[in-house]
Amino acid sequence: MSTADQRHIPVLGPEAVEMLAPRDGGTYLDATFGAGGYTRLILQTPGTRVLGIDRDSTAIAGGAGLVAEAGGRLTLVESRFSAIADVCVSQGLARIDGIVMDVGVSSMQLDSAARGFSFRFDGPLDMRMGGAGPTAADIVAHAAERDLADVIYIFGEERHSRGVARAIVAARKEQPITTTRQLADIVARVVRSKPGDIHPATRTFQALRILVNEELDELEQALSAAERILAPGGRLAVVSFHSLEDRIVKTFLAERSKTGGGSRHLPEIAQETPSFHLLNRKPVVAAETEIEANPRARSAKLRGAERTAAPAHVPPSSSPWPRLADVLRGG
Ligand SMILES: C[S@@+](CC[C@H](N)C(=O)[O-])C[C@H]1O[C@@H](n2cnc3c(N)ncnc32)[C@H](O)[C@@H]1O
Repeated sequence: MSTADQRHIPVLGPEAVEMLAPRDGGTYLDATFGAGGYTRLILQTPGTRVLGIDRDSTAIAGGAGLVAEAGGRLTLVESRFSAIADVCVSQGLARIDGIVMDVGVSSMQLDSAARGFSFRFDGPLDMRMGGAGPTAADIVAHAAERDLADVIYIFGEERHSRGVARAIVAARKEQPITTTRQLADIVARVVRSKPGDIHPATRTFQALRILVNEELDELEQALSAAERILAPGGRLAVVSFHSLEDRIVKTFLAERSKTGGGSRHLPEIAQETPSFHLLNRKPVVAAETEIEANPRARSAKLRGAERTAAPAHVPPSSSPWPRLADVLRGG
């Protein structure tokens, strides 16, 4: 077992893989390889092949041992999961029987001070899951106060977003904000917390992480790509960790599995047939025993669906979320 395996406890792994129902000879995509916990479970079914994807090069490097153990049944590719369709083409995969996604950050990422995800350690204000692109420090340095407030409100669901944004802009005039500790202290002066509450900087850190990694756009694009590449009868299982992510998964699957109810003003031909059947209406959540062993499991929700033979729907061309490039342009 590698160090990575020891540090990331997969959440809802058996439940997600059971939903995927891997079969001998099937090809599966683990879109969030991480420490390979889900991939290991899929590979337990003899004759399965797995394509593992992660945007974090350290996760891909950490999987080398598992690739060797799997004897040709596992391939790992460093990529964003929004690009799964292209990755399948480049790997020559014509048929995908199941896709599993365990979105968000891994414990290895959260627990590494140098990655800058957590206010629990002092480190550079980075937060990138992959190595490229702007960091959280870039956003905090350049975003306009109004954009910062919107991002912290929308992605962090932080009620005190305006106060936090004001405090960040005032502080950066004094000196650059480059470390997690600096930012956590600035937020803690604005967001008061009572004993037992979550850390006052939790929501602001979540918001910046989501923006830096364009997490919600990534998820929406990956779900659409999954719809395009899954074979009929193929299954999609998604584990999410906060309400914004779960809402995206729930809405996507509800829309794609809707039967009838199309607009009576549209001609019959324009009404789309369901491209998925839901496997569960209520999300699967972790058992108390799993939550006791791994508190991260508390907010996890698993939803799954099976692909029908209907054509994929046309995804909306624009995204409703604040855009990283726009926010960085500042004001
Ligand atoms: C919660 S961990 C997955 C853990 C994994 N299921 C396991 O059992 O070890 C999430 C992983 O997904 C990766 N990830 C998150 N968003 C991604 C994206 N948009 N594209 C590719 N990988 C992503 C992260 O880098 C992280 O390694």
